Amino acid sequence: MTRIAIAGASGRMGRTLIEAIAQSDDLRLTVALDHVSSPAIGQDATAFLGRNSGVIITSSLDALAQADCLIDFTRPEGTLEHLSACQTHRVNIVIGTTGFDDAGKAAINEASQSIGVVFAPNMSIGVNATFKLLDIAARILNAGYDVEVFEAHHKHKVDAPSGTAIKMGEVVANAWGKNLDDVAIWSREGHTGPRETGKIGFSVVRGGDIVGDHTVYFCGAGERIEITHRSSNRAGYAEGSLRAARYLANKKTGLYDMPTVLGL
Ligand SMILES: NC(=O)C1=CN([C@@H]2O[C@H](COP(=O)(O)OP(=O)(O)OC[C@H]3O[C@@H](n4cnc5c(N)ncnc54)[C@H](OP(=O)(O)O)[C@@H]3O)[C@@H](O)[C@H]2O)C=CC1
Ligand SMILES: O=C(O)C1=N[C@H](C(=O)O)C[C@H](O)C1
Repeated sequence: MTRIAIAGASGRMGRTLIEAIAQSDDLRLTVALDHVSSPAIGQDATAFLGRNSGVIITSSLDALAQADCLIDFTRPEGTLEHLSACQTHRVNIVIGTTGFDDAGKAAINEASQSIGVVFAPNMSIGVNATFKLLDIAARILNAGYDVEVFEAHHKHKVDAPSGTAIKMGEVVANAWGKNLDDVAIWSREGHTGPRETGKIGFSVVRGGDIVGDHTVYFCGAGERIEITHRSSNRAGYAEGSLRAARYLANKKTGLYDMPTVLGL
């Protein structure tokens, strides 16, 4: 039985993960974390499911001594604190949080020399399959097509573009032998002039309870190819995260992405 800790236990993903763990045969929730000022501190982690587990939500990172793997969907600053505690307690980590800057990404890379890390902007199997489809499409449509990445999410999301949209841009840019930072148009406003060839544009919608939509457009002369993924709930993110935790069970160190976990 692999002992799992959840960070952000009262969040949208935290709760989805706790529910998924409760339905699994091989994973056991042993630690539920939230930040010190969270109103959830002191509550039972499965109270929202109408039953108690005996695991009380805490802000004490020393509780990680009771876990084999932490699954973290919080905010970059929280994840980096948790990462450090995971190194102290030799606990592997699955990071789903998005919005890291370069220093945050470097800290995750560094930590993977002492613990096992899965770090991915999207844990869903469907989205990771979509990355593969995009790679194929971008290699075929490598001239004469303008690429635009569109994403839509719920009104509570704090980072933009989504980590998944950025990854989609990276997949296309890399297939074209480019770095995304050199070709990205992150936003447009005012007199932008005509669109430059070879750029990858991004656009973002925030509203209501949209779980997560992503479309990559390959716009050519007289035709347009659209590759779309839509999430209608968060269960796919949780399922992929649990697969990542299982993947890390026999790993001591290393940085892994979801295509590696899924064997794609
Ligand atoms: N990789 C993937 O497949 C997916 C990634 N995500 C990413 O996961 C992250 C969380 O998303 P979601 O669950 O919707 O967000 P929520 O806001 O619903 O949940 C975040 C949780 O983390 C807590 N938290 C906030 N700040 C800190 C901190 N500094 N330290 C510790 N805990 C903190 C929140 O507490 P409080 O509410 O009290 O602030 C809350 O419990 C986002 O970055 C999102 O982009 C989301 C879905 C899928
Ligand atoms: O915040 C979310 O909800 C999501 N965030 C991830 C991202 O930024 O790509 C993954 C998914 O789209 C849901």
